[in-house]
Amino acid sequence: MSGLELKQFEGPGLAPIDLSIEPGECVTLTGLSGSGKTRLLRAIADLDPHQGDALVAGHSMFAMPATDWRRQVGLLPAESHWWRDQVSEHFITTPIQLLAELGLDADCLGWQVSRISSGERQRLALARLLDRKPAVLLLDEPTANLDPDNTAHVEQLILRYAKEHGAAILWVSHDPLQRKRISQHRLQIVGNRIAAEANA
Ligand SMILES: Nc1ncnc2c1ncn2[C@@H]1O[C@H](COP(=O)(O)OP(=O)(O)OP(=O)(O)O)[C@@H](O)[C@H]1O
Repeated sequence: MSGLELKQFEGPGLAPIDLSIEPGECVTLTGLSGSGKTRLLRAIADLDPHQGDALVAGHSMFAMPATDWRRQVGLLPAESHWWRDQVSEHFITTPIQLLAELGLDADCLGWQVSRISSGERQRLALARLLDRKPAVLLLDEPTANLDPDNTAHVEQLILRYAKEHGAAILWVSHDPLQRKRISQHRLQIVGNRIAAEANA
């Protein structure tokens, strides 16, 4: 079991925050376009500048090599990057069950990356991330390109993963109904501050 803690953590252009996300817990984050949500996720993943401390399972990011931190802290960007030609080349295992739960046939592992649709790409990027079993999920609008059925599948899969693996989730979503469905603990960026979401 892990959990994510931020201690006086500052993403680019944002005031410092203290935040604790328990193992298995999902916290949502919203805010106007350009308010700094993506950059905060990238800062926690150690990909953008930051100050203050972040800890997984009580271990500070400063006490481990950056590669170990990035292995434990899984970032799902809004637009995924694919660096090889074939889908299967991006997976460690052959995640048939995971793909089925995302409504994807195992055949898709043999597809060329260049042919996958934006919704397939989004689900495959999630499968690729979960395949690596991160202890923390930083999710940047993971259902933005999906229809309602696939959105429901993805929400259930992510929340079940969090429960089964004790993973902590920070989930960026612009959809107020989704935020209420998936989390009791909702945050928003207002100006440069992160606070409890109004009317949450
Ligand atoms: N590498 C960078 N250097 C400087 N500024 C940047 C950089 N990347 C993004 N920005 C700016 O930082 C601000 C926050 O960007 P960010 O992508 O975090 O917004 P966001 O809240 O995720 O927006 P959206 O909801 O539109 O995805 C924006 O004004 C953006 O132009």
